Amino acid sequence: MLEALKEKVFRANIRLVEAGLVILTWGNASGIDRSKGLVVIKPSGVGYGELSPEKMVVVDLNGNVLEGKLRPSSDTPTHIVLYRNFEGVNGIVHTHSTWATAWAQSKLPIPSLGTTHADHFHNEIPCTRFLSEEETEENYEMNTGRAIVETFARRDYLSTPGVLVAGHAPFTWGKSVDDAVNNSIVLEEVAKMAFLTKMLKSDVETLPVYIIDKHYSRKHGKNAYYGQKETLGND
Ligand SMILES: O=C(CO)[C@@H](O)[C@@H](O)COP(=O)(O)O
Repeated sequence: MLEALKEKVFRANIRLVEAGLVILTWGNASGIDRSKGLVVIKPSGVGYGELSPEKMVVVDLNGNVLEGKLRPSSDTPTHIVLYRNFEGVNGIVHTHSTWATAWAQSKLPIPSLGTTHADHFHNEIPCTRFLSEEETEENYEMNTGRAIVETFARRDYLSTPGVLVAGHAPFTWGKSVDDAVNNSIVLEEVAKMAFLTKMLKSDVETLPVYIIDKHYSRKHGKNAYYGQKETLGND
């Protein structure tokens, strides 16, 4: 079942290695078929070199394995919480990419210091709170998802498609699993840029809101004019 999605999710996981965002068995990517309410995700603890579309695991939104000989990613409950709460999100990626993970370990949000960040993530990329001892003991991965959703209670998860899990590492999402991978690539880049900028000037100011909004809106939304939109051909 879901052979085409398995292929897409497999390729997305391989892109994480090609982009230098994961090593060993760290990280995972998943995609959802919302018409069926089924998620395809990487198997747990399997090296990327051993992956294949056939090894992807199909789970429902209660975490039941519907197809696959291997156990799904240990982070599957986190992905499921995000799919359940973030409408319009069809792909999710988790990595331990170095620069973004350093920010997650600092518990600091990544500020919107430049147009590169604003283009892609609009405002700051937030960091969750630490989970409590109880939340860690019981249903850790589900509670990780809940802490992410809580962090976006007053934020737009579509215009800021990523988060730092405190003391852990980043998660990103998108309208497809490929889009989520792109967001992980950019997240790592802006994490590095922000770190280096603050090394140059520790009290650097955030970009003015009007520049942040300009850069984000010219790439996203109904008035976007960046790139080759189909409307350009409609004289
Ligand atoms: O987040 C961590 C390690 O802290 C791992 O769960 C994750 O990177 C990979 O786990 P899986 O192999 O997907 O179960």
